[in-house]
Amino acid sequence: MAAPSVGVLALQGDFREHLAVLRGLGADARPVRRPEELAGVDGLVIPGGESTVMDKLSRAFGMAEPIKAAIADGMPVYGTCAGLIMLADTVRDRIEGQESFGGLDVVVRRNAFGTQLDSFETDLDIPELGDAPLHAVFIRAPIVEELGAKAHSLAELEDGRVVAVEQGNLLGTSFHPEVTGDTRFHEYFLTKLR
Ligand SMILES: NC(=O)CC[C@H](N)C(=O)O
Repeated sequence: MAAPSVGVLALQGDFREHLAVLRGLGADARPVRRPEELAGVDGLVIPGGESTVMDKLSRAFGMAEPIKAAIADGMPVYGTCAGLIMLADTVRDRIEGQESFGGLDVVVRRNAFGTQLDSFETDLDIPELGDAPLHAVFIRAPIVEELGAKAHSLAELEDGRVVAVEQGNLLGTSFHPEVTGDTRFHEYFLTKLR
């Protein structure tokens, strides 16, 4: 069977790291910048970066509507950090006019850890990924403040705040599995493509 083709939205952010992880797992991973490229992939990763910029560029490049349509059509999509913000139905602490693609029935807050604690690392228990804890890197990260009925939590911090969610074919993490060398989240996402 041919390897599944996975697009990584490559308008802005750390898309190269995602492409490298996915290729390391044997996936046919391709940067996606244009609607024709989106049409040729079986799933999409939305990287970390800056959601305000990703929003503006995706609208300017005519990608916002095709991505919304792909999500509505059931395409597997995984968003990390800014990518999670782009997938959220509701975004708090947006800048004026900022839009998301939506699809994930959650409310997220941008930059939820404030300026005092911009970045941190911690280990998370994620039963879906096995017994070993997952080392998670948070960089100016959002938090999932509310989970709608359609979405469920995959991981929480010790204080109970939700940092990973799943809803059918959609996955979102506040943190950046593409920078740690632990590929289990990407493997988990790829199982949705077969
Ligand atoms: N590491 C990240 O992706 C940061 C997200 C960024 N703070 C935003 O609002 O988009």
